Amino acid sequence: MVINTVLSLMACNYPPEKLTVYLSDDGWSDLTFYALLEASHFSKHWIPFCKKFSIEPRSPAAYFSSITNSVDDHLSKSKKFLSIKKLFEEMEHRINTAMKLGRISNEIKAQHKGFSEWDSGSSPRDHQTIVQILIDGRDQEAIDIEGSQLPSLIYLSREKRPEHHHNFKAGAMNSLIRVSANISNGSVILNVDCDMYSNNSESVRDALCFLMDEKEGQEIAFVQYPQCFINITKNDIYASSLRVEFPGLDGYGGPLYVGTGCFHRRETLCGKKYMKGYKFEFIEGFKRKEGSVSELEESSKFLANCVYEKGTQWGNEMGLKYGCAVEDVITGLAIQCRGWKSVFFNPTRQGFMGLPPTTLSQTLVQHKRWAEGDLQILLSKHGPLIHGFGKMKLGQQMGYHVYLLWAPSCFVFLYYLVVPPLYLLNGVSLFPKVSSPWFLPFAYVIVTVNYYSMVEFLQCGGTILAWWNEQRIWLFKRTTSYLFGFIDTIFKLVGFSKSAFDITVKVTELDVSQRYEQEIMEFGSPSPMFTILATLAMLHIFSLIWVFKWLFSSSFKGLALEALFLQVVMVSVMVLINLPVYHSMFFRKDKGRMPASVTIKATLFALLLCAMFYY
Ligand SMILES: O=c1ccn([C@@H]2O[C@H](COP(=O)(O)OP(=O)(O)O[C@H]3O[C@H](CO)[C@@H](O)[C@H](O)[C@H]3O)[C@@H](O)[C@H]2O)c(=O)[nH]1
Ligand SMILES: [Mn+2]
Repeated sequence: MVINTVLSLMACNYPPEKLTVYLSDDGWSDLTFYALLEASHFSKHWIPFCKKFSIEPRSPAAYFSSITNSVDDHLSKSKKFLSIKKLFEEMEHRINTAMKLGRISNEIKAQHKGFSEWDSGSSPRDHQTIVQILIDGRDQEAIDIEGSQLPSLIYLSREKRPEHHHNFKAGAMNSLIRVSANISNGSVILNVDCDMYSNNSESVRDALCFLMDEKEGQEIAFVQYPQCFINITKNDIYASSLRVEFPGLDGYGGPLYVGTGCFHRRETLCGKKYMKGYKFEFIEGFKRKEGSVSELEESSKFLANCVYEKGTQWGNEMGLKYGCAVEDVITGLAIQCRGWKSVFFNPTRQGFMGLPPTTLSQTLVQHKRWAEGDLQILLSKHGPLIHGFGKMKLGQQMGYHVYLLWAPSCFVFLYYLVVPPLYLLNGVSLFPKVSSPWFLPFAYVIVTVNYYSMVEFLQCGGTILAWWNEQRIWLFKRTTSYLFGFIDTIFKLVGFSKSAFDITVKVTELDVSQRYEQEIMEFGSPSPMFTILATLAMLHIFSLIWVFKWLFSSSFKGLALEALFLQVVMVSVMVLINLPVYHSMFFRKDKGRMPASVTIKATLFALLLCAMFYY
């Protein structure tokens, strides 16, 4: 995947002599280095091919798979196409062979001096910095098969030592910022996650249009593209498409920085404050550094060493901020608090595409990290209300809080999910009667909120079923991810545990991905999150069964139903929302069903709750 990220960016429509692509490898893997070396060779064929035929997307894997989907493309029959496809497949094959072998053969090692770097380190958590310039764009001989200049390509694996905290992605980004300043010092930095690729070769130029705009460009710090995903199923069972996101915030000073698909000015990322009359020195800002490849490599190394940041503002006022699970959001917020604006740009041909989480637990874990990070910001002195006071628009501050309040909102939802069904058991009414005028505000809020969210969702191109699925995932996230996110943040605050970056898993097994394609929800492993979901689901079904029993019993009074109407509706809707959970608990036989241990535990918990309440 990462090779496709790199190649799609190298092939973008921008003068290659002004383009430098850096790959940060926090995994310290010679296999990644080898793949990048292969990509550097392949780029000599790939870039001219892309430019000649103006193809999109320029990630080879994405391009070739899009072609097989539409066979009648005349280009696909041409000789050039077949030969480049063959080259790509051969490269893939060589990389896969090396991956299967699990190490780099001596034959390959002889291809590049860089492999010797892996002789001295000991493990991904304990090794020296590696900087390797694979393509030096200044070199007259760094040309593709048509004789055009190639963009520079650089591999970086920053130093890691067990006694130094590496600060996850923020640490990696800060090393990249310094190393790139030493080698190419471009004034605009694009940051793309390793699981994404550039889907639109014009993105660089488009973003520069905003940053260089004579009237308003001066105050813009970054241009954020939305996170778009390939491989989303028709009705998006895990609601990963993030369909309805930032257009609203854009009107209030700009969207959040979400860590990928984002163009930053180098200066603003390094702590520069906005001042009126600021002029962006674009041309002069760009000067390639002097020095031979090995000199540049040597001088870059210490910039990516563990001790470099000691006693500096890096991780604080400089670069991405440390200590927050959403380093991107807190960094973007700090930039906006320094007076800068940002821009949300969502062209028809999407800018960047990535992989969404494809199982329920991946989704829930990812959201736990986000909710946790957002709560950390809320509780910190960098929060938009206090720190952003007077620097941000009220609408923007409120926009941030939609995210920052994710974690604490879990309690509201837990309350509404636990208390009404329990009270239903002994017939206690919690909401106004249908005939009472106080019923109207409730009905109004319920109807408009859902109607509005559905219309907005459909306008953004979703299906009704996808909207329904999204409601379910919201419910799941609120009762599990946000709850755990809240608890973890509070524990960290009082010093019980340390922060971690739970990386979103990208490799899945075949049967798991088949179930994903068929939109069957994946449970599979026993997790406390699933126990909560299943317990709530059981609670609702018990409550509903109780209602039925009571409806058909002799003591039934129509009047009581009027008083309990809203509760009955709520419980029924929850049972409908939870259908996939019941299905996974009682009807499925595949490996992705709810583990029996969870089913038993949940049923017992739910029964216990009901019993406690009923007696
Ligand atoms: O120690 C680390 C951990 C992560 N990463 C990189 O960080 C990126 C994002 O990680 P991923 O596992 O893909 O997380 P996601 O949940 O998909 O990330 C989303 O959420 C993050 C904040 O939580 C943002 O930083 C990301 O840009 C955004 O895509 C990847 O390129 C990783 O290689 C590192 O370089 N070093
Ligand atoms: Mn990701």
